[in-house]
Order: sequence, then C-alpha cells, then structure tokens
Amino acid sequence: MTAVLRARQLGKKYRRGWALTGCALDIPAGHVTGLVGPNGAGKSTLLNLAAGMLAPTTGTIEVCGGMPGSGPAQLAKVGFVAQDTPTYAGLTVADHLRLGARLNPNWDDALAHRRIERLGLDPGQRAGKLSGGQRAQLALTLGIAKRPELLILDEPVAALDPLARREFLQDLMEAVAEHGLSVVLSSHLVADLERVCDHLVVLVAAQVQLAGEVEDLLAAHHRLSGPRRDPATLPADQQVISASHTDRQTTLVVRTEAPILDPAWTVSTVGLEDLVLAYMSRPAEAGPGRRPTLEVLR
Ligand SMILES: Nc1ncnc2c1ncn2[C@@H]1O[C@H](COP(=O)(O)OP(=O)(O)OP(=O)(O)O)[C@@H](O)[C@H]1O
Repeated sequence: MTAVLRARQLGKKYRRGWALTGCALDIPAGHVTGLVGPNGAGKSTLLNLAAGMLAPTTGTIEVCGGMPGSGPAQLAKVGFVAQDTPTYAGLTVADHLRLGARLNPNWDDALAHRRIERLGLDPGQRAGKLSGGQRAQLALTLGIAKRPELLILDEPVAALDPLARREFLQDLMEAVAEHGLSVVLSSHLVADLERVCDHLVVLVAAQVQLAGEVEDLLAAHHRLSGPRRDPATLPADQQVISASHTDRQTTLVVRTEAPILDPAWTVSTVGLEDLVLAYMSRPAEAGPGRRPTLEVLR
C-alpha cells in the first residue's frame, strides 16, 4: 500500500493538555478516507498537523512522502480546506480564482470557472457578502482546482444544503476516479461518509480507536444478542466494543476475525453508523487493543 499520510507516535499538546497522543496511521493513496469522532476528539488537530499548520509535540507525520508544509513543492501537493472555510472577505470570487491561479502550479482554471458557474456564484461578489454555504463552496472550489495529490477537508459539507452536499461529494469522487486524488475528510455526517469513503479512521479522546478499509471493518464487527450475560465471559478473541443489557437480554458489538459459534447468540451485521457509535461511546481509558465494556443499563 502506498501511504499518502503516515504518522508514528504522533502527539500534539496544547497548553491545557494533549489533543492527540500516540497516533499511528497509514492512510492509503487514491482513496477517500473519512475521519470521525466526537467533538474535541482531536480531528482538526490531526488534519492541521497533516496540512503543516501545526507542528507535532511528539512523533512524526509524513504526507505525500514529505514533511507537511516543508517547502513550495510540498505545499503544491497538499490542499487544505480548514473548518472555518477561510476566504478573503474583501476579495471577490473572481479575485480568489486569480489568486489561486497565481499561487498554485497545477491550478485547473477551467475546472474552477466551471464549478463557480454551476454553483451560480457571481464572480463579482465579495466573499464577505456570500452566505456561509456559498463561502464553503468557494473554498472547496479552490481546494479542488489546486489539483493537489492529497486534499484535506475539515468538515467540508457542514454548511452545505443536502443537495449541494451530495453534488460536492459526487465531485470529489469524480476527482478521485479521474485524477487519482487522495482525500481525507472529517465529518459528523456518517451517512455522507458511508456514501463516499472506502477507508475510515475513528478518533476518540485524542487516540485512534479504529482505522482501516470500511469493508474489512464492517466484516470484522458483529452484533450479538442473546440471554443476559457478562461480556467478560466471552472468548478472548472476541473484543467487546460496546455492551447494553436489559434484565434478560444482552446486546454486544464485538470485533473478531473468527466465526462466532456460540449458539446462544443471534448474530447480525453492523452498519457504519452503529460501528462508529459503538467506538464513540466507548470509555476513554478503553483504548485500542484492550478489552473494554460499555455497560448501558436500559
Ligand atoms: N488552538 C488550540 N489551543 C488550545 N487547545 C486547543 C486548540 N485547538 C484545539 N484545542 C483543544 O484540543 C482538543 C481537540 O480539539 P480539536 O479541534 O482537534 O477536536 P475536533 O475533533 O476537531 O472537534 P470538533 O468535532 O468539535 O471540531 C480539544 O480539547 C480542544 O479544546
């Protein structure tokens, strides 16, 4: 696998504490990778480290084979649209495209103009007078037209209406298919991620809890329901991610590569949203690789 992003022991500490710790990641090139996790989990911190906007406190991060933000050639390879979709309030839409053309060696001017026209944005309008969603569309257009190898998007669709969201994600998938673009995007909208991402990273409490190809992750997790039982009594190769109980029944989300043979369980598949929720509701100290249980008494 060619990694477009590789992190080892990556950590970032702000004054009030660690926003990211012990992060080891290999994100494959040519795919769309979704980054999910609760508020404050460290997603923006990770993306800002990848874009070279922040420097690591510990460990290393490499994107497109180089150190983030380390020079003009490296900067040209990586596009970054930050969470607040920054634009210059006093500049017009057309000014932004001119600036994009001047600053980016691989700039695709035809694509930028086509997109702006399709979105119905007035080239003469100042960015400060655009709606939040229109401003996000302008920032995303700049990111795509830059024609980077890796496009990093921090909650790119949060401000877009549902139709605009769908069309934008469609544009992204086309760019991946046509130009071999790699995308890493964070979002709270798991249904959107399900549509576009083939890889997933779940970040909770400053740590990577789960990472891999969506198909493999879904195949390795199962929902078990059956008579009430202490999750600690499960075989050691069945890692309990979440557990909920009624008086008589237990429902678990379990990770295992082996088949589940115990006839007491009714086994069903887990959808992406349930998988993400199971990891998000896991206690922080559970960490990857340990055998935690979230006991929810209904
Ligand atoms: N510039 C900063 N200075 C100090 N602390 C920060 C800074 N940026 C983020 N943090 C803290 O680091 C932690 C992780 O924040 P981060 O913005 O990376 O989370 P996030 O997963 O992107 O959250 P959200 O989903 O709400 O956008 C939080 O506890 C936050 O308060």
